[in-house]
Amino acid sequence: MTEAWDGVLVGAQLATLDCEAGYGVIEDGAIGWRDGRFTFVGPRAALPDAPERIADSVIDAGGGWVTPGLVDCHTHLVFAGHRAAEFEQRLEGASYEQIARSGGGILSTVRATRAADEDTLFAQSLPRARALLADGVTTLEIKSGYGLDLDDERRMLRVARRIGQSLGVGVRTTFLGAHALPPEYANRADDYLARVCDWLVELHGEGLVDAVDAFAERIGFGLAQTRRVFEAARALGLPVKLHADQLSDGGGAALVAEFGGLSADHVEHTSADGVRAMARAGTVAVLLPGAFHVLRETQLPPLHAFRAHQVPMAVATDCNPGTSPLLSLRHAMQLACTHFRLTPEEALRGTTVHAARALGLGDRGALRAGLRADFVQWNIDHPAELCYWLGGPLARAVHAGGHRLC
Ligand SMILES: N=CN[C@@H](CCC(=O)O)C(=O)O
Ligand SMILES: [Zn+2]
Repeated sequence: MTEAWDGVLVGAQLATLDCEAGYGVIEDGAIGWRDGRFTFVGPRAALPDAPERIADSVIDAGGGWVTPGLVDCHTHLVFAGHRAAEFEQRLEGASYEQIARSGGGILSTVRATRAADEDTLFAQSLPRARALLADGVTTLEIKSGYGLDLDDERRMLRVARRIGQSLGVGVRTTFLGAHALPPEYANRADDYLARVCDWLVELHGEGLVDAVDAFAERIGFGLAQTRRVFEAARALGLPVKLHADQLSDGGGAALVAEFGGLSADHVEHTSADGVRAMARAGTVAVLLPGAFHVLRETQLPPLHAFRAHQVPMAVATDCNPGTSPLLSLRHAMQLACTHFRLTPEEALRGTTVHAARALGLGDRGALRAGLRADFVQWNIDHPAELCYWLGGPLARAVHAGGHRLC
C-alpha cells in the first residue's frame, strides 16, 4: 500500500479546467482524494499503485466525463413566496422598473420574507438549493437583501448557512442590505444606509457575512451611497461585489473595481471605462443571462471588450423570485451561450474557475491536486453537451469535499 486515500476514481475523461485555454482534458484519467482534497489528478497510468491498493473506495467512471463541481456565484435563493403575478404583469407590458416603483418587485418579496419564520424560510429555500445541486453545483453564493432590517437580514443569512450545513455543500453568504429602500425609510435613504453599515458590523461579528453587495441602479442606490457601504465593508476587511449597470450605465463597474471588488454583476450597460477599470483591478464580470432572458432585455454585456481586456467572465443563475426564477446553473450556461454567444468552453470556465474567483475562493473551481475534492460525473459524450441540453438529468453523481451529495 503506497498511501491511504479516502477514494479514487478511474477510467474517466477529465475536463480539469486547469489550464489557460481549452478544457484541460486528460484521457483515461484518475482522481484521488483524502480529507476532502484532491491528492491526485492525472492519467490513470501515473497512479502510484493499483487503485484498490490506494483507497478503500474505488469508482470506475466507465469512460464518462468528470468536471470540477460547478460554482453558482450569484443567487438570492433564500426568500419566501413567489412573484408569478408580476411575471404576468410584465407579459402584459409592465416593466420591471415600473413594478418596482409602484411598490412591487423586491419589496413584494421583502413583505413575504419578513412574514416567514426561520423554519418556513428554510423549508421554502432548501428545495431550490437541492435543485441546483442535482444539476452539478457544489458551491453556491446566497445573498440576503429581502429582510432590510437587522433581524430579517440575520434570519436570511442564518438560513443560508443552515442550507450549507444540511446539504454538505459550500455556501458563501453575501450581505445585501443595500438591495432596496424599505418603506419605513421612504425618502430617508441616508438614514437607512447608516443602519445598513451598523448591521454589517453586527452580522459580521456573528460570523454570518463573507462578502458585501449593493444594488447600484436608478431604482436602487446611487454611487455615493454605494461607496458608503463599500467603505464600511473595507473597514471590516470584507470583500465587495456589486449589482452594476444592469438597467443603465451608472458607473457601478468602475466603482466596485476601485474597491478591488471581487465582481461586477449583470454589467449589460457597462462602459468601456468600466471594463478597463475591471481589467486593472482583476474584477470578474458575472454574467446573469437568466435575468436578461426573463426581462427580455436587448442590451448585451460588452463581451468583446471583456475578452479583449481579459476580464474573466463568470456565469451564474441569479436565482431570485423576480428577474430570474432559475434553478439550474447548466440552464444559465445554455442561456449564456444562446443570448451572449459565449462558447461552451467559456461557459464551463465561467461556472468553475472564474465563478470560484468571483467568490474569492482559490481552493476550488478546477481538478488539481490540493484543491477541494468537488467533482461531477456526467452522462455526456462531450463537455459542450453541458450547454446544449435544456434541462434533463445529466449529472450522474455529484461530490463535494470527496462526499457524494447526490
Ligand atoms: N437587480 C437586483 N436584484 C436581483 C433581482 C431581485 C428581485 O427582483 O427580487 C437581480 O439580481 O436581478
Ligand atoms: Zn442579483
